Amino acid sequence: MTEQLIPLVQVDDLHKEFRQGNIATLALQGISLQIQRGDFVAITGPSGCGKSTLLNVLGLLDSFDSGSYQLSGIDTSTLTVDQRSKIRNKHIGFVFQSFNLIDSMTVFDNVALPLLHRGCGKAEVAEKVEHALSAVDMAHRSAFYPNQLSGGQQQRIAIARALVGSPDLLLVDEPTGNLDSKNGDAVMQMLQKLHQQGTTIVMVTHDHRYSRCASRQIQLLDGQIIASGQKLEVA
Ligand SMILES: Nc1ncnc2c1ncn2[C@@H]1O[C@H](COP(=O)(O)OP(=O)(O)OP(=O)(O)O)[C@@H](O)[C@H]1O
Repeated sequence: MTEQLIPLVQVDDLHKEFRQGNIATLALQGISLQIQRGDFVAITGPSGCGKSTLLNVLGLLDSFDSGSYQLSGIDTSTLTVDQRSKIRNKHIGFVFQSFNLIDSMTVFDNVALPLLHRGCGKAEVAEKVEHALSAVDMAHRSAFYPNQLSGGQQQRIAIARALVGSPDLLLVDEPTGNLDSKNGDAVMQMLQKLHQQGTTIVMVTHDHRYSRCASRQIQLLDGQIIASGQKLEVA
């Protein structure tokens, strides 16, 4: 994934339907978008408009029914389950609203997890974890457990875990949803810093104060993009 001329993400006319018994929900209805390396894109829109579905498709956590999704020039529809999970582990980092840290493991071990799945050696793991924790100003909490940290600190650890493998794409779903405004602001500042350092970020957020921190906003309604641009006026 080093091709600089190919967009990191190229999505064309993507459709996705969920079926629950007789009820069909058209979660994505013809989404087309491009994301370049170094972009910071915020996806906004009302509850149920398809934001998380789109993020899950971009993260290869979920499939789609029609259209195409090329990740760094690779047609994702041709990938096997094994290839998808390898690409996910190596090239995509995830940050969720609920942190998803493992309480019985130290901060260090939580952040190290993606590297262990890759079979990295001990010295490499130690160096990369330290680097990721320093990037989110949490190196001094390496031996702590998640429940000894504030919500904002836990989210920064989750960001370090997402970054530790140097992913090409960082996908962030409502990163401030469980945080008070002070901790939310600190997490957003962290994401902005990572963006300035070159990380490509796609972030779903309800909060328009934070979507304005991104370099581009995409507004969804009923599974469709209704507006896209650098500075959207929000109703
Ligand atoms: N696994 C599923 N089974 C059935 N329907 C689903 C499933 N996941 C999502 N949906 C439906 O698809 C639509 C889009 O859901 P999605 O979670 O993407 O919305 P969202 O914009 O992220 O919402 P929110 O802001 O509330 O998190 C919704 O109508 C939802 O009910």
